[in-house]
Amino acid sequence: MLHFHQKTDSVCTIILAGNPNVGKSTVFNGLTGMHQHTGNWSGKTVALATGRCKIKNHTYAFTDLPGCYSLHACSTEEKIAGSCLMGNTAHAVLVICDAVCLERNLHLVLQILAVTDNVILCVNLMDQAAKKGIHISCDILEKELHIPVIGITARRKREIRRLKTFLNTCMYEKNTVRQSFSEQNPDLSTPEIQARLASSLYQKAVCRKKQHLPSFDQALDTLFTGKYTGIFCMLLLLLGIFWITLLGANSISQVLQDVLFRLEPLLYEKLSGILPLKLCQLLVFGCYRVTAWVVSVMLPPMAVFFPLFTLLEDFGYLPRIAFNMDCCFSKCRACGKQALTMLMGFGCNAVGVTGCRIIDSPRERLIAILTNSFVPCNGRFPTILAVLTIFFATALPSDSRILHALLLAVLLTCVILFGVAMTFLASRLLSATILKGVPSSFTLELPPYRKPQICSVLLHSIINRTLLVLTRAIFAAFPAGLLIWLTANIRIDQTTLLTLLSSFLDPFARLLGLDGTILLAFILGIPANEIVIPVMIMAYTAQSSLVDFQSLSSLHTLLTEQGWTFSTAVSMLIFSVLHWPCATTLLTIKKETHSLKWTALAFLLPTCMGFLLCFLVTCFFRILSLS
Ligand SMILES: Nc1nc2c(ncn2[C@@H]2O[C@H](COP(=O)(O)OP(=O)(O)OP(=O)(O)O)[C@@H](O)[C@H]2O)c(=O)[nH]1
Ligand SMILES: [Mg+2]
Repeated sequence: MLHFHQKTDSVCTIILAGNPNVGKSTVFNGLTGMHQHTGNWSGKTVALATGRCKIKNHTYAFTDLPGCYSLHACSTEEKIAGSCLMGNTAHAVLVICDAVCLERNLHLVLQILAVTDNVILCVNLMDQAAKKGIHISCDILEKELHIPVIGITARRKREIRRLKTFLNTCMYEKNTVRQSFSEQNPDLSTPEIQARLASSLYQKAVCRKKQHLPSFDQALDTLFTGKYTGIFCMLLLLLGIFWITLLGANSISQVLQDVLFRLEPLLYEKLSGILPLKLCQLLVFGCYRVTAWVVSVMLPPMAVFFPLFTLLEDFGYLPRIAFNMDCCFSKCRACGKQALTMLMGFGCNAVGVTGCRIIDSPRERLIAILTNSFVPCNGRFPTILAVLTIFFATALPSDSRILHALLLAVLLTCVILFGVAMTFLASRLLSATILKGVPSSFTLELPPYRKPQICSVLLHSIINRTLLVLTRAIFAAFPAGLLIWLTANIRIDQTTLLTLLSSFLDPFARLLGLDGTILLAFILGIPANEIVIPVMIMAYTAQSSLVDFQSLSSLHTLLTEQGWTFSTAVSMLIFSVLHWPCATTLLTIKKETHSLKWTALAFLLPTCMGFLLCFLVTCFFRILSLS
């Protein structure tokens, strides 16, 4: 016999467990107000996350676990979940189930019941079940399992409030003394018994009103995962996203530039009255100008791109990309799930590296970790976008804004595809040399398509992704701006430190088609890739006479004034994709691999490939200009 009324501690601890992609993190975010990554594919949560909330004067601490199918599974993130549940010291385990495929989810519920009785069952996605004509009786489940059961739709705020009240009732108010289900079923830990019980429970508690007919989902899957149509749709979607991003970003960028750069002279006028001239110049022409640039040029593309990408993620499209690319990865002797880690890398390479835990084979996981930075992350993405926009925008006729944006989108898609091609090449190289082996088999669940939550996606991507990256960029730009300003003003033998440093790097950089300042900006960008362009601007403006730098076109003037040519822009793009990962990513690689050797390789691999390719491209352009 047991009941939930056993706590003496001041904080009530509850673990959230369940199969992958059943809405655990959505429930966790709803309960705690946190922003754990959610999206429609399995394996997003790879580490434990904790958060607190108060319900009627009681403090609760919730732990969000990675999804797992079984307590004895072998993948890294499932092991984390399994060991947390087996050595469970929490007051209760809230098991989240998917109402659409309850029978499969019940296996895990029964396994958890075999190790602990303090279980609360939350049947989520009731809205999806209702749409499919599935009715679930929580009363029958409660009666049969001897545990509290609630059915919810976690996306709705009022349902989360209902869950909170329900939890509080279970934990503090309802002093129900229950019979233990595991005592009644002593053989509960045997898989056969679990399967039998799950099936009989399902028969009793679930009623399917209508037969599931071949649906719109299947039609979409034929299109999105078809042999030829799959790749075509993938490219079209990528192109479409970039096109909308560029079109949308242009207008927002223009407005922001107008406002922010109009403020610059006003700010200078105000500050010059109170501050020494040099300090005033540092703050206005250094820090403010870079910040204004970061905000007006970097913010708009991110603010459009991330919501679009998140909409696709919420819709359930990402695992279909992994499915389509599986064949290419297996040809490179890598794992198809690497495509998902690359997509995570689009957001942040450090997240992508941690996400590699979804790959079971250690060899393939290492390949995915070492090549993750070949996909441009949040931080590098705007730099590439800026170089393309600045450089190619003036090179291309711009009569029609729509056509112009489309051309840029094609170019951007090519840059991303170049990163993907380099990933294949590096994966193949690694698996033919130091990481030899055959590709392992794996199962990847293709989730049902779900209608994305447009408002919450917009809010989530703007607050969590865009503003986070922007804040990081501004915070990194400020000390870098300071450093650059100092190096531009400290003189050794009449030459500024900046000129000395960039001229030291210059001969080598020229071999790569770059210049000393660009290479210096990339080196200073190790803490955060976002600051490469701002640092470069600061370094150039410190050397240049151009004072009224305001917009992308004046940046284009600045760059050409500094000797940039088409070849420089191409080398810059290659080097933006292929260079050392940022400090955060390197630290994460060290944490994940526990090895300095692999971390060093993760640094050297893209860098050497970048050097080599830039050198080859520069040679090509030089030969072309000679002939
Ligand atoms: N329609 C609907 N969608 C939901 C509901 N709950 C969650 N979702 C969606 O289901 C998807 C998966 O949710 P997550 O919270 O990321 O699932 P998870 O269990 O944490 O997934 P993993 O961490 O990968 O195991 C997301 O796209 C959610 O928006 C719901 O009640 N109704
Ligand atoms: Mg999760």
